Amino acid sequence: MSTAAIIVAAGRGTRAGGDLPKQWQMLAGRRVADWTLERFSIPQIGHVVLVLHPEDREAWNEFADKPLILAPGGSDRAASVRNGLAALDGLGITKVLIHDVARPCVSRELIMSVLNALDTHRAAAPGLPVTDALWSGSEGHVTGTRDRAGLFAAQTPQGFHYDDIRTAHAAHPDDAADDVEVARAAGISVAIVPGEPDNLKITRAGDFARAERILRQDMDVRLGNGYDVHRFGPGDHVMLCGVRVPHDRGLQGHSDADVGMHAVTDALYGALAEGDIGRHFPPSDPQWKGAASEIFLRHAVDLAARRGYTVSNIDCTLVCEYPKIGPHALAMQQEMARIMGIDATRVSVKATTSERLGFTGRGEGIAALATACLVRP
Ligand SMILES: Nc1ccn([C@@H]2O[C@H](COP(=O)(O)OP(=O)(O)OP(=O)(O)O)[C@@H](O)[C@H]2O)c(=O)n1
Ligand SMILES: C[C@](O)(CO)[C@H](O)COP(=O)(O)O
Repeated sequence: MSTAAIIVAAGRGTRAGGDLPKQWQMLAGRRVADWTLERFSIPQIGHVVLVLHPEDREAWNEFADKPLILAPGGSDRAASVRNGLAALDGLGITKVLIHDVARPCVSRELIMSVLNALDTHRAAAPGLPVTDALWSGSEGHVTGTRDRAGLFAAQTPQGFHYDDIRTAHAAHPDDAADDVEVARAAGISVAIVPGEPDNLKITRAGDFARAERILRQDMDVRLGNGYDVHRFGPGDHVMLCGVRVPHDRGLQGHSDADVGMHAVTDALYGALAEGDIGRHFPPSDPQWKGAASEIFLRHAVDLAARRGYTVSNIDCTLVCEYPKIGPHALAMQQEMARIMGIDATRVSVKATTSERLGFTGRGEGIAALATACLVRP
């Protein structure tokens, strides 16, 4: 993928105050930087460069094993951008978006609008027309009024063709208000796309409360359900919710036939509107023959995490006459909680018989139903 984003996060946030630079402070349950990075986690962007201050050692360690390119910050914003651009050399990047980590409320729509504008323009950036009257002032008094016609408040992400902005920054060693200034100094015309009032830059302490309000409006809760059936065949145990349960028959299936874990996994995919296990792990693919169902469950949880969702809770019901589930239910809850990386109190496993009715009542197989709740804070 030849499109990249550079998130500049090497500032010290002196105007915002606090014990940590603003990008590492909490905002609506996560750090500012986590929100910003999540916004750029979209299939249209193949590489994300995170520019970090050399002294932010914890961040360097934390992000080292994430799918990010890390680059060291410079003494001013422009120097940090130059280092971010250099980190993309040789990767065949054609388009690049440059964004302040301090703008965590940027919408995916705005990101796409800047990106799409690059199909027809050499450069594009969001701007908000100035609506307030503009004064000049001195010593606490208004000294004049300025014409606001044709003035815009500049936002990020600012988008460029990679070679253009790499060359422009190389020729502009000084600091700049933004990358648009650098591009224009190199003779590149920059199209204005409509900015968003909510895309504020956290600059002073009071900005956190406004950003928090915006992000909380964006909170999302999703439910999904899953249902699965496997038939009995020869064997001496069944795998249920990750636990090996001794039984005089086994369950048949392409993978380990863990009917409970399959229902839970499908409930997670359902909450994400991402189809079912068969879409992600086709039964026609021999590599999944006999596979441990843990692989499927972990994939669904990772997919949710990439979209900013965490698993709030899971409820799974197994339907069978035998084996008896009660003695194993706690182990099943604990095992699925381990795989999903959540507390066991958020996982429920229970069972019912079907009063000897139907295929489960006749002992021909086991059915499982599950509900999953995902939350994006
Ligand atoms: N040497 C620098 C300076 C700034 N930035 C980044 O540029 C963006 C916009 O800068 P600003 O809001 O001014 O952030 P800070 O420099 O951190 O704030 P302050 O000026 O209050 O210290 C921020 O995402 C900031 O992390 C950077 O990567 N490297
Ligand atoms: C690039 C920018 O976000 C455009 O509004 C802004 O100029 C960077 O922040 P700073 O406060 O001017 O350093």
